[in-house]
Amino acid sequence: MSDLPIQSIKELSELHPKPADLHFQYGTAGFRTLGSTLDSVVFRVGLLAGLRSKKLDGKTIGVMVTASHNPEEDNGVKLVDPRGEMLEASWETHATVIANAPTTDALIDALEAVVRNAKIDLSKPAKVVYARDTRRSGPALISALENGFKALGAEGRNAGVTTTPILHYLVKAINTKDTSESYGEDSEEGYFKKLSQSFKKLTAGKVKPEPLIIDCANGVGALAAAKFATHLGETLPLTLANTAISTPGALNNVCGADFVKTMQRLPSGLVDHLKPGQRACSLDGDADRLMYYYLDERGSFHMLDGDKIATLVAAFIVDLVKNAGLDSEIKVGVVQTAYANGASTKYLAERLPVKCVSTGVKHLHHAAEHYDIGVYFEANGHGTVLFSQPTQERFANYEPSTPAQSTALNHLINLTQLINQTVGDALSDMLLVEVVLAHKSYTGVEWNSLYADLPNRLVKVVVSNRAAFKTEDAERRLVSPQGLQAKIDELVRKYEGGRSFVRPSGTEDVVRVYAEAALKAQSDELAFRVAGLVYDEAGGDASKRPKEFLP
Ligand SMILES: CC(=O)N[C@H]1[C@@H](OP(=O)(O)O)O[C@H](CO)[C@@H](O)[C@@H]1O
Ligand SMILES: [Mg+2]
Repeated sequence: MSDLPIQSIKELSELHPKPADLHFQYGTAGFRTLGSTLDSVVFRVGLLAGLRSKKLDGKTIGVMVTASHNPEEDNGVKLVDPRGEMLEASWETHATVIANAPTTDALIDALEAVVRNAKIDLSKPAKVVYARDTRRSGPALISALENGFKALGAEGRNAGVTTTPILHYLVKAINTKDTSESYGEDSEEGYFKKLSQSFKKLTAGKVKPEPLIIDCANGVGALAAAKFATHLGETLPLTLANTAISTPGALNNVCGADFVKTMQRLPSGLVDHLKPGQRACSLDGDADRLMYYYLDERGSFHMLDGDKIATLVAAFIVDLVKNAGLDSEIKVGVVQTAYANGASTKYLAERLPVKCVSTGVKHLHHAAEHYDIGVYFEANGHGTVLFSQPTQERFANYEPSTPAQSTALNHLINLTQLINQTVGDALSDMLLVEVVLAHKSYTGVEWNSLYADLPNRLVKVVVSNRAAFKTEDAERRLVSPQGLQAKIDELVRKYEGGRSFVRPSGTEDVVRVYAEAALKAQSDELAFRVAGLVYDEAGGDASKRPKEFLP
């Protein structure tokens, strides 16, 4: 066992002092806060990434510097494990401890504790691949990260400015290179080639689609979408909007997938361009979330969110498995959260197994791994499809008995190539949606008519202590504060098609209330009544009670 290079860690750590008054938390999306406060955190993540790689025998770890759909001033950093997945949960705690060590000496102690507790052999090599989005705080944070690698003697590979899902792809491609499970060429170019080629195979002979407009949120998705446009050419004409990546203040501003989902209206930049019936979609600031939409003949906006995508894709895959003659052995399942629209859950549950898990992509991802083919999407448009290794092997050795079975099997194999199975990937998901629409000859209208969304409403309640709110049953029921769930149940019973649940947010200091009901006015009323209950129960100041919260 060798030792930590204490001298070099000390020297470089002095260049990245921790702000005394701030506490950092490795949360659902890694560390995420004002970009100007993250210098020490990112330096230390560089150290931790090196240790994580050593722990895993020198496998390559990923680091992504992004704050996704957050405002432009924010930034963030998260680690990616060797198979392209999110960092193992136990290391989130290490990350938080290391980020908060007040001094360089305390940092060294914290690092030594991690080395001891995780039994890390420091003589192993350390390799990290890293990237950032287009935020202006990015370059300085990347320098801090590189100092972290330098301090530990880790080997870094800079993947430049790219999307979060491409970084996840790279991590997996690097770690599976020259193995039987090779994920593809370990370069951005390899990613574009892999996805475009499978898209072309899947849409060969189909009618050439109308141009698709992509709202790139003025973020890094604009760069990746432009590369796809070149690779895809006429097979999928793309019109890019909101591509102003260098304009200060433009990122995610009145555009992007989160804006569209929250505001349920067109993003800026599309308002005068979208023709009735034309398909458009929005990416978020790091291109891992996707929202589709269209305007009808009267100019009304219709949104096709993560639930609609899950439904479209799951139904398509179920059909392919059946047509390939594999339905008796390969089971397709869907994973959602409580925020999934009740109408989507009903539609899906009539056709295949559906599981509900706690909010946060890692929960969905892990649950989806339990199916032969697991489809998971959050309503906000983050999701993907996972094909288990045995399923992929079965595809490879299966012998179809009819030409129709053979065609379906080939489509399934090409889907395993088209879909970024490491993480939700807006552009890969977009290609997937386009494949299904082409196969089904669906327009947005037909896709949207698979089921009608139940009207719903999401409300934030600011409370003094959101930790007092504890849930069970995949966050669908409150166990504390005591008695509150019974009151919610009593209210919900009064509304036709009513459903409501309350949970503390994992990313904001609020409690979220979700409600749906058969009619829009009722879903709003139910949400505001439950919000009122929550506010009062949490001891909210009566004089500051938001006026929309009903008694
Ligand atoms: C209602 C909602 O959209 N919640 C989001 C939000 O989580 P909260 O724990 O609800 O703050 O951020 C998560 C991370 O991006 C995302 O996974 C999740 O879907
Ligand atoms: Mg994102």
